[in-house]
Amino acid sequence: MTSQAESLDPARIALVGNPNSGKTALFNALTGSRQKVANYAGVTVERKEGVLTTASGRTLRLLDLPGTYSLRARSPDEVVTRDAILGRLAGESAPDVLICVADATNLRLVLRLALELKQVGRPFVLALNMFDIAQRQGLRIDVERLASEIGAPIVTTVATRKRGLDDLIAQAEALTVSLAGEHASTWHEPDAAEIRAAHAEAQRIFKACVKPPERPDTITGKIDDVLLNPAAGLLILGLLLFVMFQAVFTWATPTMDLIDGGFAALAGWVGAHLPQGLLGSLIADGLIAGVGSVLVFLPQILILFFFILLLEDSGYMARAAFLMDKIMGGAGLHGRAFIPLLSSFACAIPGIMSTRVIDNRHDRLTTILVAPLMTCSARIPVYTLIIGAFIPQKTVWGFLSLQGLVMFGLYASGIVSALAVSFVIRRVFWRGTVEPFMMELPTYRWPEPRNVLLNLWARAKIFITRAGKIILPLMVLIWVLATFPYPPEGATGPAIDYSFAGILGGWIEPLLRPIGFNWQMSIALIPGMAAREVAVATLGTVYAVSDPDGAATALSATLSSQWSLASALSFLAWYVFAPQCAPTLAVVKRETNSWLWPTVMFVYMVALAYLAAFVTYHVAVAMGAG
Ligand SMILES: Nc1nc2c(ncn2[C@@H]2O[C@H](COP(=O)(O)OP(=O)(O)OP(=O)(O)O)[C@@H](O)[C@H]2O)c(=O)[nH]1
Ligand SMILES: [Mg+2]
Repeated sequence: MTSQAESLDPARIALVGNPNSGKTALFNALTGSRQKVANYAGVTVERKEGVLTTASGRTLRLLDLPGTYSLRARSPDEVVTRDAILGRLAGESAPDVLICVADATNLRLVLRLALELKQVGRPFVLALNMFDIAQRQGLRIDVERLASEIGAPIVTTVATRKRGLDDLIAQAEALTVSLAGEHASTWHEPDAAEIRAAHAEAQRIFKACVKPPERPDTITGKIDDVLLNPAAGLLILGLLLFVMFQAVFTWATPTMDLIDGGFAALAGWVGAHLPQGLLGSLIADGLIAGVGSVLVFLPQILILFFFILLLEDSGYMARAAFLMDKIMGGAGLHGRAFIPLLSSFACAIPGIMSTRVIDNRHDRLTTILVAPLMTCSARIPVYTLIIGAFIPQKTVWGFLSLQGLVMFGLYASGIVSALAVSFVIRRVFWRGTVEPFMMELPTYRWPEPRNVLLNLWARAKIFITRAGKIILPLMVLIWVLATFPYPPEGATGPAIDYSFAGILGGWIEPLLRPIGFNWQMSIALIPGMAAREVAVATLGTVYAVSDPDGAATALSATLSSQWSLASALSFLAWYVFAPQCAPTLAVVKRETNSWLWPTVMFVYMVALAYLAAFVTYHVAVAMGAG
């Protein structure tokens, strides 16, 4: 093969293996990518491609796939893997070589997969990953015998320490050269007898090649005796979540004050050094007041993710899913829905995508429909702004921050309503029992500091890029709408009332007056459809433009003087339920392949939001908060 032909069409290698065996960790180590790695099954739900250069200078394309136990795919993520391996994906041929990734400490199930891979007609190499743990446990594997039994070369690897990678790639590269001997796939859906036979064969090989560990992992069992205890376990889970939300509120305050001060100083500097006029107003009111009011929330978002990453990387997340199974099952949610719902605390979009691990279509749809009720991180700016402006900074019972408590309450309302809605969906759309939940519980591991830091960095980048790409241009637009046209000669009211924003807000406001929204709140909802936190930025800009003396007051101070407590609470209630995010609706359309479900989602969420805000507003007014 000439090097030119090769560069046009480099060989393709796919990583296949059981869930949580370290495929993505290998993929990242080999290609320098930063795909998500975590200690539970079902992290990867899409195919991802990367490029690597071998020691001999060849370019290879590497494919990371969702984990699976068999090519008899059940759930949508497993279908992706099966189709990629068999070359059934549109516009894509089967990979040239497979790397079967095995968790060396858990070989029983992967041997069945390896036997299936033999029928695919592509050469493969078996990577015995997590070999560090296998060695620590004193696990004895007869590697030579195993290689001859499965008819494939074996390489031991430690993906997280980049050990054995050169050897692995050298073996895989060698196999690409022998492609002349490639033959067609003989794989077919096995019948029951074939499945039993394969199972027995895998069992035989396992017994022949693997001796039980000398120092088996007993720690995981001991920890689980406590953490999986139905009473103590749930209590600890509740406590963990509670500490998490308290921390989000209290730890973040100093850093947030710092950032807030920074933006105020910047606005002051701009005010002093730029000539009063359009440009100064655009920069101070549009960019700094708008974008700055959102960027302030970065510390809170990072603290939340820090906790989630620790829970994910240690292996606790799968336990939490297990603990919640009973409660979720009572509400008609599948146990596997837990991790997608938990990911939705970051953002409903990855959460909805990770529902691909749920094989039953109805279970999956139920999860998708309630995922946006989980409080995504884009709601943090909205919640914090309003809470900061209206809820006093008090401690209750001596140690709990009242603001943190309200925040916890908002998160809890999201969770409780998700359970309630799923309960209703189960009765309205599809009855029937929820299938039993099975998920392998990973062994506990110390979180990998590098992994946690890289993930935090990735989160920070997403947040800041959103501020730059979505919020910034929108704020320029909002500033234009809030500034033009100028009020007519002899106008008496504030200038902004005559602007496009004021006129538009005036049109929408009657619709939202029953729930206590003023026109500024109403208008903030529209750009807030692009991303929820934009609503905060919009309020920042609209109030900065209408501020007559141009003094840089903190947005929260402005709000507490302009809104009644009842309106503020109503705004919070609205944001617990409102489908304030067009990208989420688009993903639901893509994942369900129909307009029906995004429509159902939009309608039920608007109805819930309006109802919740209406009740909140009127109850608050009745209690004297109007
Ligand atoms: N000690 C040790 N840990 C590893 C090794 N390889 C991966 N891990 C850890 O194992 C866990 C699972 O790794 P992933 O790369 O997400 O596994 P995956 O096979 O891609 O999982 P799915 O995408 O869910 O199928 C993570 O916590 C990794 O940090 C290894 O060689 N040694
Ligand atoms: Mg993965």
